Amino acid sequence: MTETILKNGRVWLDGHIQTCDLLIENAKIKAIGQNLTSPTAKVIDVSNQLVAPGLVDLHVHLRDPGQTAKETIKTGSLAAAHGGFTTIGAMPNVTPVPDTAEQIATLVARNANEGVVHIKQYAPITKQRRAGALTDFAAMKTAGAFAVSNDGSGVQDAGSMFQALKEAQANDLPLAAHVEEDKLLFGGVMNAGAPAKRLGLPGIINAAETSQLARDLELAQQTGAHYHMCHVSTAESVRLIRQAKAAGIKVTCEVTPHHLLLSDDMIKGDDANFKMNPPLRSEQDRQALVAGLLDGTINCIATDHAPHTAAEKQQGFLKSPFGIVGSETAFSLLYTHFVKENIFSLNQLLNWLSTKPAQIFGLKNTGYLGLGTVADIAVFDLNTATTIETDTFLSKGHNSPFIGQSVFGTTTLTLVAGKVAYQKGGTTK
Ligand SMILES: NC(=O)N[C@@H](CC(=O)O)C(=O)O
Ligand SMILES: [Zn+2]
Repeated sequence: MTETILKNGRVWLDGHIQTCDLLIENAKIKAIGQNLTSPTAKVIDVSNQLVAPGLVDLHVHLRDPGQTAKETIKTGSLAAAHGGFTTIGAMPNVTPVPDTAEQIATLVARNANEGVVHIKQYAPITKQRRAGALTDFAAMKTAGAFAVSNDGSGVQDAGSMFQALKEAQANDLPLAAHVEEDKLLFGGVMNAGAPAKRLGLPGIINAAETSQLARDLELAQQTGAHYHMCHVSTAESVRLIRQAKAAGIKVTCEVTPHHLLLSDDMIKGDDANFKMNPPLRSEQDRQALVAGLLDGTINCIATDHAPHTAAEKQQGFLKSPFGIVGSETAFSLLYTHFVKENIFSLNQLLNWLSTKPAQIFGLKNTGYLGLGTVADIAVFDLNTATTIETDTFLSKGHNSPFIGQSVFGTTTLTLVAGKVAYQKGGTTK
């Protein structure tokens, strides 16, 4: 039996912060209270630190198999633990595309063996993630997939999306949609607007996202499926989802930290660490995303952690791949820029990063702290400023526009089922 006592933390319980101890026995929270003792427990002093449920990230790219120079199941999950995440959803845009039940079963087993956090696996919607035949959703679910997604590309034809939503509904699987109309891209590499003109770069219009979203919402209504929109980026998408929710359509969505924090006017030069899909939009869009979270239209925050190698990202906006890393900086950036600035409450932020994502995807026993729950726990230091530096990253990807920023809220300890998955200054397994 292993026992741990987290002593004197500021523990987020039922939406309130209270100073108390947690006693963890084996994988579970055994007691919550003052002055807990046990002769055999390892005691970790977390005085003045925030003790939160392990965060839940519905959108990460682990690149494994196929692109392990960018990331592996091991390094991606270590990065998640470093960010305080204890459950992550792994996207299936890996090579080969795991579009058979056997491949999903293999990945699910590898995730469990090689990951240091809980990894939920997405199955692709279509074979090879291309237009055409659907994967076998029932078999994917039996093999352990928790949802389906073609993330990285939109489903280009309405017929496939309609069939996919019918299958998702029949198999009780959420469908997570990367919403992007290829025919409206026109070779764009950043948001269409004045900054793109200034930089002489081709732009991506908001309608590349919203036209497909409007189609999908109608199909979601027809089928009754749970449609989850990945990385909402535009004001119009927020409006469409708000209207769809009001009409009773079963739609949920996520927003990334970078779309909440940055806009295209912050792109000052040809730096591909600002290149991601969807692109950073206008300041007006950014504000609509913040408002959408605050009024409940947007359900949760997900990082879209998308590691690439330095060599790939050194090629400038035109040639570099889309995507930035996010696991290791999400909480501290959002805490620093939104909670400390009194735009979000700490309670709201923790909800959007833990309870809400677990709830909308029906993930059991995660996303909150309570007696008897699995000891998935993240501890954050809210009082000390630190600088975001790549030499602290456990991800192989260093492609972040936030390097050098000073933040509060770095992770000091992450427990997954009671075991240390990350400890600041300590060794990681
Ligand atoms: N977000 C990105 O810019 N890139 C992601 C794909 C995706 O999430 O759409 C990737 O896999 O690199
Ligand atoms: Zn995507």
